[in-house]
Amino acid sequence: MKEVGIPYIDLQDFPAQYEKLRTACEEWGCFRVVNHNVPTTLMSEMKRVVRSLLDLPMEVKKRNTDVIAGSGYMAPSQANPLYEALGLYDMSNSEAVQSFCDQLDVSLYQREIIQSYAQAIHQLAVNLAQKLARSLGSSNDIFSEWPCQFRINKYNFTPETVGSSGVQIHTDSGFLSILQDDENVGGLEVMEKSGSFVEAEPAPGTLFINLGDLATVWSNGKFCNVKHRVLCKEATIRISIASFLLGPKEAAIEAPPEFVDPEHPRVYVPFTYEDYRKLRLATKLQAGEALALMRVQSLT
Ligand SMILES: O=C(O)CCC(=O)C(=O)O
Ligand SMILES: [Fe+2]
Repeated sequence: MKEVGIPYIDLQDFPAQYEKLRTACEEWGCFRVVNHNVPTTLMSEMKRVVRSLLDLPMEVKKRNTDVIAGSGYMAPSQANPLYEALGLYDMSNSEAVQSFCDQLDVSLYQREIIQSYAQAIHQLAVNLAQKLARSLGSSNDIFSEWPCQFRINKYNFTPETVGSSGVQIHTDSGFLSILQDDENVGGLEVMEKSGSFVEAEPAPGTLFINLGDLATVWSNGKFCNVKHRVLCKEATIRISIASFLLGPKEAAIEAPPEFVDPEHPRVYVPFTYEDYRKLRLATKLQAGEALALMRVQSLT
């Protein structure tokens, strides 16, 4: 029977699922993973920790300052009045995780949970990136040094806000994102190839994976950088935990040679993630449109 809706990938079922993984990345740009090795208890404890961090007094949350633009505390704003976030760049670096914990005066127990979660999720991100490469027949193994941004999101949904936007339509700018979405409160929607939105319904115990703009560049245009948004569906607080494997720290991102041949000429010019992030900010093109400016022919 053909599966309908967002695909599920069983991480214990490889190499059998490589083809399903590749199709999910090409057709959807997102999927849910099961058997991902992040313990359910760690996920639920992390959720509790995150909720309490987001409940800290404003003056404490403000100590969580930016390392790169937008990586630290984001207070509710006129543009996004329902949305608030804390974050850190980069969760693959244990000192950066420690300094995030110091900023927010977390307890010893909370620190342990955050550290374990950061390690488990970063490992999963690298494992997933390697599987994406294998699914395209590449043994590319460049992902473990890539920085991984971490962000915890709180949506203050109320009866008055039902039907309004929590986060506007966007693509993620990096390579791949791992989202522990709220296991009870829905609202995340992804755009299908047809252009219509499909709800990514909560599925407790799973993690939601979506590909960003850099996955499209690296795969030479094969993988879909899925557009998504969050809508307020219910009058209750929604919490999500997002981890973004961004891209090479200093080197340019480009499709490896095995993806480029006369039938598949290079689609994008090589560029650094930092330059691309700045371009997205400067142009306010948040839904992947900035990639069009990086196409090979747009420069010739
Ligand atoms: O909160 C969510 O479910 C999605 C958040 C998101 O898309 C993001 O942080 O980039
Ligand atoms: Fe996103």
